[in-house]
Amino acid sequence: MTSNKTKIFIDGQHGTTGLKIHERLKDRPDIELLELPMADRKDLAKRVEIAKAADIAVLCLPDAAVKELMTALGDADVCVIDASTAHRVADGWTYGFPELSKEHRKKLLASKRISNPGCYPTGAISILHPLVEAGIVRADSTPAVFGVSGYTGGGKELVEIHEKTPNVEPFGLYGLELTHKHVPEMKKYSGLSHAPLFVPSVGHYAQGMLIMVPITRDITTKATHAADVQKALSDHYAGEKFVTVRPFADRKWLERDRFLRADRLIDTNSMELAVYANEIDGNILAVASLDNLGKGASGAAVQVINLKTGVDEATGLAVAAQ
Ligand SMILES: NC(=O)C1=CN([C@@H]2O[C@H](COP(=O)(O)OP(=O)(O)OC[C@H]3O[C@@H](n4cnc5c(N)ncnc54)[C@H](OP(=O)(O)O)[C@@H]3O)[C@@H](O)[C@H]2O)C=CC1
Ligand SMILES: CC(=O)N[C@@H](CCC(=O)OP(=O)(O)O)C(=O)O
Repeated sequence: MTSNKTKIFIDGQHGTTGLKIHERLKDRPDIELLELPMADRKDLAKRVEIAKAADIAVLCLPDAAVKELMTALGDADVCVIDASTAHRVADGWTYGFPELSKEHRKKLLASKRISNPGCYPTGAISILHPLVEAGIVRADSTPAVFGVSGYTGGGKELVEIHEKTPNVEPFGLYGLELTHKHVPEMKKYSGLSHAPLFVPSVGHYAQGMLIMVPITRDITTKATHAADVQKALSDHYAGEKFVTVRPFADRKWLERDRFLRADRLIDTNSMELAVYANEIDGNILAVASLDNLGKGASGAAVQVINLKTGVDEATGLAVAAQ
């Protein structure tokens, strides 16, 4: 008797992103995980063979290892979800952010080559794409994007440094060449004609991130109020389960009524957008909160797996069973 479970192979299953995807899928009755023995985890021929036997292969590997595998896989019929940066702006690949638009969700359903978004771009694009589309942010402007991530964002190497180095930096800016590998996807899927200025940072905590986009007068098309920004975002994400927009000026979830915690949504696939403003000066700030390992990586991959396999995107349950 052949199984009607979806066969999934997670390449890089023991890494930071792969482990979390494994955790989310291992007890699912609708999924059969195909696994290689630990000793074979870097054997290209065996990885290709098992990927071809799968319905979906999720690649949680460094870019170079992804490119090598894809060269060997060629146009094999398996659906590939690539968590690396290798194909995010590549032709023939669909960006794995279903909330981009209704048409985009349909495109994802039809695609067998899907690139999982980067963690910072998930936040930046979620803010900029609807605002450019609504004609609030000018497509030819240069928005600034600032982000802070927990150290798991840097994979096993950065985890090891943060957990073993005495006097490791409590907080540090990086990407100061202003050429971070996430800039091309931020530009493309935000609908900008110019690269945004992006400065990431890492804090000495494990998981969770905040992405900040100032909506200043120099990037908007006309005089803009915070309520316009909040409405454009709310309209765009109406009905979405994973992206929610806080009511404007709602402070009730701020820690001690002041602090927006970076780790509030960890171990979830949720992302929250919030708009803050000083209406007298006309300055507006949009902020996205998410888990770098949730909606920023593993959760996003599982959401796409759910979309592709026809189960509920949020629960993984058969749609009729809810
Ligand atoms: N961490 C995060 O927040 C996010 C990560 N990503 C992306 O996901 C991908 C994985 O990242 P992450 O999980 O953080 O990285 P890790 O370094 O934690 O894990 C990478 C995994 O890939 C394995 N690996 C490396 N080279 C090969 C190879 N040639 N063949 C098979 N396996 C190999 C490693 O095995 P071993 O350890 O045994 O060498 C390890 O298990 C990267 O492309 C990263 O950019 C995307 C979004 C967010
Ligand atoms: C804190 C940290 O180092 N973060 C990673 C980004 C994590 C991520 O989104 O992964 P991708 O590499 O797949 O894009 C970085 O800035 O390179």
